[in-house]
Amino acid sequence: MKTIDSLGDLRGKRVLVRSDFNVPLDGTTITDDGRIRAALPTLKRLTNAGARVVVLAHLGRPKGTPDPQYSLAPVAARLGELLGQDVALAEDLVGASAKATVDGLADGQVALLENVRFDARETSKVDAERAELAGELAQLADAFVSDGFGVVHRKQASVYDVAQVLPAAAGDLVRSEVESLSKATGDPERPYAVVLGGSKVSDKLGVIANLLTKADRLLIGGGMVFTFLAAKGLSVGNSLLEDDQIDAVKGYIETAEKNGVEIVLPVDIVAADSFAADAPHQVVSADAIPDGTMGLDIGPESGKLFAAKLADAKTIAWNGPMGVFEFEAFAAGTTAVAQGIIDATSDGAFSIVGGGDSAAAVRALGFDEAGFSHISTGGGASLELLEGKELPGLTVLAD
Ligand SMILES: Nc1ncnc2c1ncn2[C@@H]1O[C@H](COP(=O)(O)OP(=O)(O)O)[C@@H](O)[C@H]1O
Ligand SMILES: O=C(OP(=O)(O)O)[C@H](O)COP(=O)(O)O
Repeated sequence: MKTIDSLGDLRGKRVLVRSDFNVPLDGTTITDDGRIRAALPTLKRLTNAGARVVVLAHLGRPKGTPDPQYSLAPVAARLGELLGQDVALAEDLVGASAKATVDGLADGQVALLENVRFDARETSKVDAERAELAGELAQLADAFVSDGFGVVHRKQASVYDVAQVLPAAAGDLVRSEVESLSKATGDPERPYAVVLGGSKVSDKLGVIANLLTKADRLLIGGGMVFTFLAAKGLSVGNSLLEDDQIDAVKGYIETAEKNGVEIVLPVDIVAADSFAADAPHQVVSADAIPDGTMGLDIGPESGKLFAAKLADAKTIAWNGPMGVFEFEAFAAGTTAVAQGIIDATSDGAFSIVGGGDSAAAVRALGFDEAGFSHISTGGGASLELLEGKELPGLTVLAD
């Protein structure tokens, strides 16, 4: 991959940096700033080199139009604190405010443009629309640094297209993530266990097909579970369910049997009356989720089962919390899996935790990050890399 050094002397140059600042928020309070901290080495390196740094980022999944609840204002404030300098936030992405903000930068200063996903062209499937936005972004800068590892699996204007119209390079975070994850991409030591959970179900079900040719065990938790249970003909109440993926999941279950890959599903579920921290809840058998309830965590027997299935693993990849860990009542499954992975790691396994929320969960639940071999800032991105896919945001940076 092209390096920042290849961009030459950056003093006085405007450098556009794509970061992943998709941090968890409670209202406007950032509950975990890990992704902002992870961006600092590249940003400091650029400011120390005298560049005028213009940062691009997304927050959440707004619908291609400005939406105040997804404003990057809290991120600009936190980034400013961490960098020890004010970070101006432009009110738009490529409009008058963005231009004025960039023009106002002195050497070594940093500004942030408003959420890239407020512009529908960012995530457009039409190449020409993304290219048009990339062209407008390119007018704001002299060079581009891709450092949002969590989005390198996205073929989006600020990740992929802009790298084709400006001199481009990989930032330090992207380089170090790729290096750390490469230890599990080639020939992982076996048994190789992959734990999948979280709520981006349709996104992440897609990786399973390839993992069925690589992993020995797939442990399924979080919001993923219910599409598997439904594929087995069980009822899941009001739990998160991707109806249109049920047939695909039936196919995965068949392929797993053929390939000798063990799919481990929870045997019990914490079923709640509603999605709330104080919702009444009960532990039920996974085949008896009552109508009108929703599964918000794997149950205690499942936590023990998952830990046992991790105990002898030599390579472990985990993405996606086992339950709604943000609510104390539904955090036990995630705690059990995190502890299981830490124990396996201390017995010699190589372990990777990936994803904004999974990494946040590890910290929020009080685990020592040093207990894992690598904590990645990217969930979907790390899974797709481990799956062996070519990621558009990386291929476009090829030397
Ligand atoms: N059973 C469930 N039902 C609904 N949401 C869930 C469930 N289990 C986990 N989640 C949610 O999944 C979210 C994280 O999912 P995801 O974005 O896929 O993970 P990551 O950011 O680590 O890649 C968390 O906010 C968590 O509350
Ligand atoms: O949070 C992210 O990914 P992750 O949940 O897979 O870790 C990234 O910011 C990518 O966001 P996206 O999945 O909305 O493209």
